[in-house]
Amino acid sequence: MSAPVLPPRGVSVRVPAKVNLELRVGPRRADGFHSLSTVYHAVDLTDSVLAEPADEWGITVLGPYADRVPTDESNLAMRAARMVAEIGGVDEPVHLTIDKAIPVAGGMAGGSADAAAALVACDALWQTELSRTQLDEAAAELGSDVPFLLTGGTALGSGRGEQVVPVLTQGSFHWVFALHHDGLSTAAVYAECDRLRADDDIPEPVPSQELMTALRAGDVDKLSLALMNDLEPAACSLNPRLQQTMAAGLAHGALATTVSGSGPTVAFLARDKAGALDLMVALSADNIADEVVHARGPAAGAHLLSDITVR
Ligand SMILES: C[C@](O)(CO)[C@H](O)COP(=O)(O)OP(=O)(O)OC[C@H]1O[C@@H](n2ccc(N)nc2=O)[C@H](O)[C@@H]1O
Ligand SMILES: Nc1ncnc2c1ncn2[C@@H]1O[C@H](COP(=O)(O)OP(=O)(O)OP(=O)(O)O)[C@@H](O)[C@H]1O
Repeated sequence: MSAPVLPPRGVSVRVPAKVNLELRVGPRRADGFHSLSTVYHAVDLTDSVLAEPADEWGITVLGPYADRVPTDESNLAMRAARMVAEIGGVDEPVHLTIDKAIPVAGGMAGGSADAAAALVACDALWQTELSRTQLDEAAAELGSDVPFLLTGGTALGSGRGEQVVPVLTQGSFHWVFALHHDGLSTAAVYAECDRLRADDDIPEPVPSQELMTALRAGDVDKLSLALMNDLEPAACSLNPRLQQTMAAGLAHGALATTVSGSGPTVAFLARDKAGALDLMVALSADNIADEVVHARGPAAGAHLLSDITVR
């Protein structure tokens, strides 16, 4: 007689941060969101989320940014877990432990990443076997960036960012991220973008062929010419420090720079790993940002690390 298959005792999922290689912001829609054409790129700056059965629902956050992350029902990972329980008809509490390395309110989709990881972890823990469509729909309800964090890699986002299609890329790219700990609210940055463009006629956004060509060829020089972000003026207007950081990185040899999503993290593209490490050292010595990290992309979307099946 074969041994019964036990449900896992705990499930750990790793999830990447993102940078938008291109972020074209269209008009504000009737529902308050903006139509977007964006190219998401996942990088190997990661959080992990461990889901374990527990007597009551709870959440613990570990890591240097823990004190800036809510540990109540407003945590996006907790909301994701509740959603899986509801869709899957599960009535078993879970305790989530988030090991956080992605900056908080940094424009790198940290909360969205944790939500994507919690969807995958709880689905595996409870063996709810949600379909890809169910996971994508739940992700889109949690936030515009969440579906991409399930997919990872490099992908084109449309709609309000929740419709995601993978993009063909070659090779990998080295990035340096300059973090600023005084975070920016995503909604406030979009509102500032509207204010700055109040007199402009804003067309529906479409992706640029130059970026697609650069990614298909794995050509870092072409990529450096194609980075763009319509939210950059708004993020810089709300935090003028960002302009100084961007200028410093370029002076130290970065191939190109862009604000990451809604900021205030600034991304620098380096030619290779050695270039990235040199840039990291130079920017750290300048003391211009609160923290400087190196990461490589593309990275995999939310994926299982382990099932702890031992009881
Ligand atoms: C800046 C980006 O990170 C770029 O990928 C995203 O557009 C933001 O995605 P997110 O953090 O998942 O955002 P959501 O939680 O869906 O929305 C937060 C707020 O951002 C604004 N928002 C977001 C997405 C979008 N397409 N248009 C918007 O205007 C809205 O004010 C919204 O209330
Ligand atoms: N798991 C979570 N991790 C981080 N922040 C969370 C989480 N859940 C809820 N939050 C709240 O969401 C706010 C935004 O945090 P987050 O790190 O997701 O911002 P962001 O990276 O700028 O988002 P995006 O790039 O998607 O616009 C935080 O200030 C925090 O209060």
